[in-house]
Amino acid sequence: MSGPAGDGLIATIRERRPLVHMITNLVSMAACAQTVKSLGAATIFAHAAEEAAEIAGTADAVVLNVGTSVPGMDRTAVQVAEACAARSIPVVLDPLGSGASRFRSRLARALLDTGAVRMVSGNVAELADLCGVPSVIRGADAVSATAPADEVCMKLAESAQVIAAVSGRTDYVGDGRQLAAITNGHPVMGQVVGTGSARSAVLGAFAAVAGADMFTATVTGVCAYGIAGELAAATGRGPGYLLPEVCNQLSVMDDEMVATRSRVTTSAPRDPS
Ligand SMILES: Nc1ncnc2c1ncn2[C@@H]1O[C@H](COP(=O)(O)OP(=O)(O)OP(=O)(O)O)[C@@H](O)[C@H]1O
Ligand SMILES: Cc1ncsc1CCO
Repeated sequence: MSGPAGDGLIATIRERRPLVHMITNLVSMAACAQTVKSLGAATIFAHAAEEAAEIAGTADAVVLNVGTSVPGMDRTAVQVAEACAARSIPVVLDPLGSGASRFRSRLARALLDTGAVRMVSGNVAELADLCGVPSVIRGADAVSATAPADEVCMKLAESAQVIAAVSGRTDYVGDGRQLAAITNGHPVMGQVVGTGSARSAVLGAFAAVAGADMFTATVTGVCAYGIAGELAAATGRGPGYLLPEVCNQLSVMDDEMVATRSRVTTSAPRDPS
């Protein structure tokens, strides 16, 4: 790993303008679209069974967010994931509210079982639910998990063979061998609906240009988003203004800014034996 932004991923996003197809929740669709576009990627939403897999097949990455599944959307999401698995298109899963209902937990697990998911992005309770760690979630907000967030991160990464990205006061990114702890971000982000979903959307753009190193791309994406949140919060205008200002910050962010402002500690890879 050459470190956040050392590999020029933001410049690559601007150059290639990758297409990120999203099936996301009805609450934060516009925020997801605008954050991705502000960063420099292109996006399309397609939820209908008649077209979703076809559109996914034209994308450079797909984000599947289970936040407000409506009838039929669960089957469509699984079909999309299967299409992505067949074409090696990276899928980012946001298991929003996993653990809040049996339906959500089952759907998130079914999506993992397709083998298409390369990255899982969500809060500690959601990711704990996916790897069998007892957790409490209230609506979409994490209340607690019976293991610390860094352990949950590594456990899900190992058990599901994905890059796990846990959000919170400290964000963690793990691949089962290496773990990065990232302290960028601002507490006001936790008070704004949709900041987790928009983060997963942004991570979709990074997944699209990650190539073989999905771990580094995820770390860079989490840092970039946290930095945008910090700079947005520094305007002091309050939670209602935050996401539009995050978009403004992402639109002027470059790799050098991320390299300078990232606060990330990476632990040495574990011995695979
Ligand atoms: N106390 C905090 N300090 C710094 N950053 C924070 C804090 N709380 C949340 N964040 C940041 O806010 C973003 C969203 O994280 P959060 O854990 O609130 O997501 P979530 O619960 O999945 O969100 P949602 O379901 O509302 O979309 C992340 O980038 C995270 O780093
Ligand atoms: C509050 C809420 N409920 C389902 S999705 C959503 C938005 C979280 O991003």
